[in-house]
Amino acid sequence: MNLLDGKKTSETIQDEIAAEVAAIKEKGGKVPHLAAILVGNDGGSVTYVNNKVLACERIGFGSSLIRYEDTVTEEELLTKINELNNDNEVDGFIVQLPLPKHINTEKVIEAINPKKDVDGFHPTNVGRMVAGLPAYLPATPAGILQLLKRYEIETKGKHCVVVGRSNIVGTPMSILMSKCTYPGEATVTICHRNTVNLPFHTLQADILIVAVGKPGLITADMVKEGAVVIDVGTTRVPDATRKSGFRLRGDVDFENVAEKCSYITPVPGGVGPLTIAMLMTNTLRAAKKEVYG
Ligand SMILES: Nc1nc(=O)c2c([nH]1)NC[C@@H]1CN(c3ccc(C(=O)N[C@@H](CCC(=O)O)C(=O)O)cc3)C=[N+]21
Repeated sequence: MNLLDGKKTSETIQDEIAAEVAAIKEKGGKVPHLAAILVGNDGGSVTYVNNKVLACERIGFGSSLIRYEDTVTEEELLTKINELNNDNEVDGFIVQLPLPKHINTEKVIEAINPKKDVDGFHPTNVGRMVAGLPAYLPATPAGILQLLKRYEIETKGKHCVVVGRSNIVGTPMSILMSKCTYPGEATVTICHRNTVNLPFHTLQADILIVAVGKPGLITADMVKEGAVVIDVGTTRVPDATRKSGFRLRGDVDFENVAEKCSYITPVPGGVGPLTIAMLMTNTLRAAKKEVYG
C-alpha cells in the first residue's frame, strides 16, 4: 500500500504558487486577492475558512474574511456579493457552505460573477466544465485530479466508481474522470443512496472515490485487491482522548482497506489539504485572467 500524501502535495502546489506570486510582485503585477464570506460559527466551517486565509498569507496572496451571524438576511448577503463582484481589488471569492436554511443557496451562488467564482460552483462554470471549455474547476475534484497526476496513476480505460453525487464533489468528479484528457479517460459508475447493492459496484472499482460523509461506509470487503482508494469524507466524530473533543474520520475504514489497495488517501492529510491548494490555484488563475481573458 502506498499513501497518497495530500498534505505534502498541497505544500508542493502552494510552493509553486508562492514562486509565481513572488515573480508577479517582482514585475509590479496584480497580487492575487481572495475574499471569503463565512456565515455562522460551525466549527468545521470556521476551521476550513481559517485554513484558506492562512494559506493566502503563506503564499503571498491578499485575503479578506467577511463574517456574518447566522441571522444574516439573504438580501444582506446578496448586497455583499454584488460589492465583491464590483471590487477590482478582489480577484475571486467564495461563500462557505452550508448556509443557514432561511437562505437560498442557489440564489446566492448564481449572484456570484462567474469570473470571480473560484469555487467553480456557479452554473456557468459547471456548464463550461461539462462542455470542456476553460472554467474554474471545483477545488475538491481538481485536487483529486492533481493527486492522480502527481503520483502518475494510470486512469485510461480504468473503471472509476464514484460514491456520492453532490454538486461539489461526486457529480463533477464523475464527469472529469470520463473526460478525454489525463487524468480521465476512465469508465465511470456513479453510486448514491438509491444504489442497490453498493458492494457489487465498489468491488468493480480500479479507482474508488468516496464522497458521502458517512464514517466507515467503505469496508475492506467492498474493495478490490490493488484498487486506488480516494476518501473525501471528513466527518468530526466525538473523541474524549483529544483536546478538541473530536477527531476527523473518513468514509473509508482506513486500517482494513489500506492492506488491500495499491494507493489510499488518509484522513486527515489526504484530499482536504488539496482542496485548499486548488482554491489558491483558481485564485491565481483569476488574477492572471487565464480562464475568461
Ligand atoms: N464554498 C465552499 N467551498 C468549499 O471548498 C467547501 C465548502 N464551501 N464547505 C465545506 C467543504 C469542506 N472543505 C474542506 C476544506 C479543507 C479541508 C481540510 O483542510 N481538511 C484537513 C483537516 C482540517 C481540520 O483539522 O479540520 C485534512 O483533511 O487534513 C477539509 C474540507 C471545503 N469545503
